[in-house]
Amino acid sequence: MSPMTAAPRPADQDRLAPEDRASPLLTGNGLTKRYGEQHALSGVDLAVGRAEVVAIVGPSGSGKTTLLHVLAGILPPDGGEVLLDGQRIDRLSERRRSELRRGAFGFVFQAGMLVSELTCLENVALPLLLAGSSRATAMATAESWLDRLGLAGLRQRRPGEVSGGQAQRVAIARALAHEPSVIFADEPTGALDTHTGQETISVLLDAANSTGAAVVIVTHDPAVAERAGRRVEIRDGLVAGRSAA
Ligand SMILES: Nc1ncnc2c1ncn2[C@@H]1O[C@H](COP(=O)(O)OP(=O)(O)OP(=O)(O)O)[C@@H](O)[C@H]1O
Repeated sequence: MSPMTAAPRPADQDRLAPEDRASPLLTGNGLTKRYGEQHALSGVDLAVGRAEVVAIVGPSGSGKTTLLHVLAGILPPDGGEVLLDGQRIDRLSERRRSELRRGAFGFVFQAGMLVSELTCLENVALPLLLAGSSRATAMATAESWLDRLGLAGLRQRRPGEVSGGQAQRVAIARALAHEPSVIFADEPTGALDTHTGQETISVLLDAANSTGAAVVIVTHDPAVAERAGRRVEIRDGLVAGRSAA
């Protein structure tokens, strides 16, 4: 990994492709967030280009997950703004933010967070059904994503009947099936051994690349951060460094 630059740049604009400098896909400007007296974000600027892969790194408690949740519309910021394709999304109603999360965003979490009562196939189909697809379309799309990720044999198994690495692949299929423009991944390899973690990141990045989705990954693992096109280091709720691959 190239060393983090000590002096933060005002924004990421200079790292983005020319077409993204004018309008990045996802932008956070001056983001602040407090939990009571605890300042989790103290003024973060971050821009993510189309199909870009950005890793958010930094010590435990520095604000990485909070930043991910604010960018993804899970948490509203206290200050600053979040724009998707130039449109403010931080001031939307909870209902509109929820619709946005189902349509434009996909999520991969550390422990998969699959619904244990549903089969792997139904887990992948679920976001499509929630986004309004017919059952037949949702099941067919889910089947094709499971096949694509080498999971055809697991369609009828429940999450408790597959390995951790397989469960993360199912979670990746679920995150991508509705072809979102941004995938948010929070410690996607945190529960996996090193080898399975690297395989899982490859599956995630290849799948995102095939649909043109941007990926924002929070990770403690330098080997995972290394796979991103750009790394942003968060310390004490502020951007402490940025580095390109
Ligand atoms: N729901 C909450 N209520 C109160 N404080 C919180 C809450 N969530 C996070 N915090 C605090 O906000 C700060 C940032 O937390 P956050 O989870 O964003 O950090 P992180 O960098 O993702 O940490 P980790 O790497 O350990 O997951 C921490 O001091 C944390 O204790």
